Parts: sequence; C-alpha cells; structure tokens
Amino acid sequence: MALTILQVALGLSLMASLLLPPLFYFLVITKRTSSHKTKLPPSPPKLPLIGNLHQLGSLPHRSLASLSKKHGPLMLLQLGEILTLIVSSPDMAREIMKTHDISFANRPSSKVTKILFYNNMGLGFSPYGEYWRKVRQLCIIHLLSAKRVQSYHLMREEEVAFMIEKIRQCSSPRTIDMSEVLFSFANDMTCRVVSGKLFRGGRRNELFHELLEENSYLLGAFNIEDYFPWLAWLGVFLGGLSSRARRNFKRWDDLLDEVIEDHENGKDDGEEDFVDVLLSLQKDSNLDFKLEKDHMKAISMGMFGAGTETTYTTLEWAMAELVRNSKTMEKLQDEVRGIVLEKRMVREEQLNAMTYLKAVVKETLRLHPPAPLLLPRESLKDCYIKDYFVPKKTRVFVNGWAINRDPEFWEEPNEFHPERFINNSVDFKGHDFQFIPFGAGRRICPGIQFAESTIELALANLVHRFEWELPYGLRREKLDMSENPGLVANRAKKLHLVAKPFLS
Ligand code: HEM
Repeated sequence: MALTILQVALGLSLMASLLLPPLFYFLVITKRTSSHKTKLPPSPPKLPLIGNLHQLGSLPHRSLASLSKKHGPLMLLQLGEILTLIVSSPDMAREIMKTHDISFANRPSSKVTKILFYNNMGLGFSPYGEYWRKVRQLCIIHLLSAKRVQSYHLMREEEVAFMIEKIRQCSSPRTIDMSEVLFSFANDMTCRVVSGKLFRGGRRNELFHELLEENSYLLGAFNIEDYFPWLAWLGVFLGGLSSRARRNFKRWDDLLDEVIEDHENGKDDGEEDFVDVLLSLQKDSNLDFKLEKDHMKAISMGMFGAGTETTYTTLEWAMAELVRNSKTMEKLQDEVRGIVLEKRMVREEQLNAMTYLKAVVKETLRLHPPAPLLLPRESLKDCYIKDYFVPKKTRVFVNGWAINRDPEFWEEPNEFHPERFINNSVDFKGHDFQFIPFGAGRRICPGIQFAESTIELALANLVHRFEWELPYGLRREKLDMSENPGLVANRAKKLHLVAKPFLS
C-alpha cells in the first residue's frame, strides 16, 4: 500500500501543475477550511492538491503516531479532498467517543464499502441512524448478547477440540503453519454461529478465507476515487480498486445466496444459527422494519469479517508473543495446568480462575490491537473539541495503537508485560480511554464478549496441551514481529511453530 500511495501522491503532485480543474478543487477546499474565524486543530505542512497523503506511510498507525508527536494529539490532515482528524491521546479519544460521541457516531461511506456491503447495509459501515440502531439491536439480541454468547459454549469447546486435534496430528517434529490453523479456527467458530456447522464441508471454508482476505485488503487499501472523485477515471489505470471490489462482491453474493438457500431448503444441522434467526425475523410481522434479503446478506457478511479476522489476529499475536517471552509462557502454562489437573481440555467454566490468562489476552490487545485505527468515524455536524473547530463531515481516525502505547499511561509501553494488568482494573470495555482495542461509545464493538470467550478458551487450551517452539532453531529474539498494512493488522510473516504434545 505504501508504494501505491506514494506513487499516486507523487504522480498527482506532478499533475497538479498541469491540470486546471484540480486547482479549482484545491482552492475551494482551502477557502472552506480557512474561512472559519475559528481555530482548526494543528496540521503538518501540506503539498498542493494531495495535502498530507504522502505522509501516511506503509503502516499509517505508526506514521501517524510519529506525526502526532510533533503536531499534537488532535491533528488535522488534508488527504486529497478529505479533511481527516487524527486522534492520538486517551484524553482526546474521550472527547470524541464520550463527550461528543453522538457527533462522531457516523461512519464515512466509501466506494468500496458501498460495493461490498450492499450500499452500506452491514452493521459496521452503515450510517448512524434508525437503520443502524435497529440492526445493532437485532445483532446484539440474537447473536452477541451475554446470554447468546454463553449459549455457544459447547460449540466453542467443540471447535477448540477440533483445532487441538488438528495440531496434534501434525505435531513435532513437523512445523505447523499456525496462522492457517488459527484462521480456520476463528472462521469455523464465527461461521458456525452465523450460518451453521455445515460450513466446514466442501471448499466453503477456503472460499471464505480467500474472500475475507480480499475484503480486508480492499477496505484497507487506498482508493483514489475516494480522495479525488474527479479522478475516478484514473482508477481504471491504477488497478481499479472499485472493479476489484465488484468482483469480490459478486463471489460473496453467490456464496451468501447459497447459504440462505440451504437454510430455506432445510439443509441444516439442527443447531439454530444467525441466518435461521434472520429468516424467521423476515416473516415476523412484529419487526418494525422490512428485513430484505440484501440486508440479511450485508449483515451476515459483516459478521463473518468482523468476527474472524480480529479473533484470528489476536490469537496469532498472542502465540507469537508467548513463544518470544518464554517466562511469560511458563507462567501461563503453570496457571492453566495448576487449574486443569487432568489430561483434559480446559473447560469454559475454569477460565474465570485464570487471571494471568486474562492479563495475557489484554496485553496482546494493548500491544497489537487488531484494528489499530479502530473503524473510521465521521462528524455529523460542526463541532468544537477543546476549542478546536472540527467541521461537519470530517473523517476521524482514533489511533488506538498509539493510545494503547501512550508513555504517560503505560510504563515501558512497547514491552510485553501481562503483569501490568494484574491487580489493575483497567479494562477494554470502553471506559478506560488509555486502552481501547474495541473502541468506545455508541459504536463500540458489540462482539467483545464473543471475542473474549473464544480467544481465552482457545489460548488456554493451546498452552495447556502443547509445548511450543520456533522451528529450524530460530532464536526467539529473531522472530519477525512486523505487521501487515490494512484495516486489520495481522502478522506480515506467517507464524510457523513446532508443537510437542504435553499430555498425550
Ligand atoms: C479481538 C476481537 C475484536 C476486536 C479487537 C474488535 C474491534 C472492533 C473495533 C475497534 C470496532 C470499531 C469500534 C468503534 O468505532 O468505536 C469494532 C466494531 C465492530 N465489531 Fe468488533 N472486534 C473484535 C471482535 C468482534 C467480533 C467477534 C464480532 C462479531 C462476531 C465483532 C463485530 C463488530 C461489529 C458488528 C462492529 C461494528 C459496530 C458498529 O459500527 O455499530 N467484532 N470492532
């Protein structure tokens, strides 16, 4: 992505001197932002036309964190035609997601989200309003409430057992592609509650993997049409992100049609899943809005993506940190093995006693928030944040990654120390703004409990059932910990490990 943004930025900079219409746009924007007799948040110097686009870098959460160190925790960027506010401190995050939550509860619409999510009808990207409110309520009641999540515990245990058996079958001396194993686990778990167990069969799981990866790329990539609408025609020559999104959408649409058809034709497994619920709600005359087939497809697709990628990424980072930090791994194994004495799987009811496990999960989410810039927000109206004027329709990125490492709140912020969460009430539920991997406010992640229980159960069993090593005699400190760019920052290099069964 870095190269693409840089190439595009430099190309555009050149064109700026040649084209008149762009200059017109630039003048209009400059006039709009400077005509206010009010103070705008500080900005780094901009280039004509492209503004600050060239400063995003290949991993925007990192480049933006460095830029904010110079320009402050509330920093205004001009990305092409889009005014963008970067929020980089717990204090400013509280302003946006608590004090002024309602003013920033919208999501910006983009070409790609519109194409992929049936004109933004999924929960994650739907505009703030009545439709969003109803869909959110529906998803919480029928899929993500504490009661619902609790009711999936047998499914979770079965899926974890399935993963453990898969690892056992290819354990030491063979090397396991843990990235693949963890992705399949997270995918199986999400698919099972959203659309049923039958998913594992055939090639559907692989297809899901392909489609989700492409979605993640498309949602994180730079689309010239969003930043310079008048240059949409150029998109065709620069790789055509919109046409790529249309191709992926078509494949999703066919797959989701198939899933719904299977449910309608009773090709089911007896377990009630979310698609079953949506189909029955469609016929429910008490429902106060019409649930069309496209709504169902958009909502389900959003859940597959939101549930799978984030869960898998967290588990992947947790395992990487644990094999790098052998003392932490030992301490965690001691805790789990001290509670689960028999040669058994860790059961869900045993997790409550595992305080160190919970601290490890929190520390993983602090250092490696799966969505480092959370999900973008957009201001619904003109607004003042600590005397700074933020115009209506400004795009907002809260840099969760930078905030979770703020040295004012965290000692040795770049080190993996789960101990910091022991006897510490700081939590990720959206009240402690120095730790916001799930966001906060009205648009906070509704899948926290789902994610927490899946991740804890999987991790406890992984460390209980196996001893873990790096392959090929690789030294721990040499493990590559770089991130992939994109909406979800998973590991750039796959995680290959060797597992020795501890209890056979
Ligand atoms: C470790 C796991 C997860 C992390 C770190 C995570 C993180 C996030 C973040 C940062 C947001 C945006 C919040 C904001 O704007 O303030 C979000 C939204 C969302 N998440 Fe999660 N998430 C995770 C797991 C899940 C799961 C398991 C599901 C569902 C099965 C889910 C469903 C959603 C949905 C539907 C939204 C959009 C909510 C809205 O816009 O109203 N997430 N998530």
